[in-house]
Amino acid sequence: MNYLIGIDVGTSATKTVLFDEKGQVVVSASREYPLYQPENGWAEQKPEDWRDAVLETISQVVKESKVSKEDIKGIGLSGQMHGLVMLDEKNEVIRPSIIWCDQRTGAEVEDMLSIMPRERWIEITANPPLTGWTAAKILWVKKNEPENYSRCRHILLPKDYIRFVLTGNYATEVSDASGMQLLDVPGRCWSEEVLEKLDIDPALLGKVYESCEVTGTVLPEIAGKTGLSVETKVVGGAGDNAAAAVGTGVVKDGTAFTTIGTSGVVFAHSSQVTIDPKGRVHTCCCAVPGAWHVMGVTQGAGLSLKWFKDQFCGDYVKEAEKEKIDVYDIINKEVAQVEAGSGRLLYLPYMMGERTPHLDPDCRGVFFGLSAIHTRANMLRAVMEGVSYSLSDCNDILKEMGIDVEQMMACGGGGKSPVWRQMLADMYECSVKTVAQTEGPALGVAILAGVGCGLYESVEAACEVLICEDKSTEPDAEKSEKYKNYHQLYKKLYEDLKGSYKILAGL
Ligand SMILES: Nc1ncnc2c1ncn2[C@@H]1O[C@H](COP(=O)(O)OP(=O)(O)O)[C@@H](O)[C@H]1O
Ligand SMILES: O=C(CO)[C@@H](O)[C@H](O)COP(=O)(O)O
Repeated sequence: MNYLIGIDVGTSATKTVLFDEKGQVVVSASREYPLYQPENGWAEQKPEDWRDAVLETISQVVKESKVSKEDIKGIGLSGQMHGLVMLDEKNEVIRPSIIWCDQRTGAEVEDMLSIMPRERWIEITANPPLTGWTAAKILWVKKNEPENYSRCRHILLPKDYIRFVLTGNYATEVSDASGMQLLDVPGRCWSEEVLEKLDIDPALLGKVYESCEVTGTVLPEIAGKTGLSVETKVVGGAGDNAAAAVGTGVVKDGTAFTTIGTSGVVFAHSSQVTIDPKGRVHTCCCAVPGAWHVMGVTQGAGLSLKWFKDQFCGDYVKEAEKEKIDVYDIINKEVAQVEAGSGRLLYLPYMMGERTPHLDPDCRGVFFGLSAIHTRANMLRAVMEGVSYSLSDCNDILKEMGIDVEQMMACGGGGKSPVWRQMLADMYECSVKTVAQTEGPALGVAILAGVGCGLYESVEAACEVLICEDKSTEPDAEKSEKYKNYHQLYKKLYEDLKGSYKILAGL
């Protein structure tokens, strides 16, 4: 039997899974690490934490599986998108990575728009300049930390730093590179025009591969540390959302998924380059060669629920530890007791600003309508509903763009919650399904590795055989009607507060 490893460098943790060639999980392991917020709206992580988590979890799965190292044919890498990793001439990490949800680059986005018109940015990179994307972060370091920038010899995305650790190669692949704002997205290659306009030396960037292509093999010292073979191939892999698409079988037109991880994403496959002229959703290359995807992003999805749990649910955390159960199971049970609408309580999930639909780095979270009658359970439900209104905004834009979604899957940590899936089904007014294989991005990139190593004929053919539907959640017409009224008010609240957010940011 042949085996494959999928590694997902998420925001909350790295998950490493060893699969057999039939897509069955043999062993999985994960390691959490901190998120640092040095200032309001900033977000950083240490690439060294990702590296340690990856090496430890690989060693664990190889050891526990007792599989012969020669049978582990390939590794696929997935990871949080947009993060900036800078290495010096000795390949040391220069500064902590400024990650996807960091909002410090408002001024740099303005600079980018003054260098080149918004329309041209969209023509080349398929997206307008965005605060969370890598190009604006590079400009921020250049302007604010010139010494760090002058020492920089290599610029990598989070999972591509892991590729460097494993193989010694500086490389990326089209899906993740799309989120750097330096790629010609229709052409699937670096844009010379953009690099020249931003004065970024192309030598800083790695080679761009397609997601299934082999980018190297495991270095002898890493093989020694982890128990892998030096013959094991590392393929391009994908950004976490493009990887989750493969892992949920979203690889053809008409298919889409909603993921609730730290961020929330509504993602639809597209065989054409389809662009929102207003730039509210992103268009990127997908992991399937010759195809793209469109995705709307909620910055603070699972992040909002985790924040609330960490700040206000210490007793649930203790209870879960004592009973050896998942704290989110307690939360889901509480939330299921509260009626739709949370008893006239709304939550705006803008803890880290918002991308879709507002593209506003300055907005922040709000509970609206708090009354002395409300309990913590009302607030928890309001958090989940607020995130779902935001995801619904993403879904509405895809519809407005004429993207026909026949099948909506759910995945990510929050996708495991029946009550959260019900909210999505009610608001989207369509069935929301899960797949039996719950590893999402890790399975997606293991499949890409299998294609790259010649075990599967194509991504689509592998998904056909390996991925099967599991549960289906149907919309409840009464709740759908109720949510429509709440959603209208939810949208109005942002409009009413827009000006006040700017004042808050200036205080
Ligand atoms: N059983 C659950 N029910 C509801 N939400 C959950 C559950 N498990 C995890 N979550 C949410 O999902 C988030 C983690 O999702 P995950 O996909 O693992 O994140 P990431 O890829 O960003 O590391 C948590 O922060 C939490 O908000
Ligand atoms: O910024 C985006 C997509 O544009 C995020 O989806 C990141 O890729 C982080 O993902 P998670 O940690 O939430 O999985």
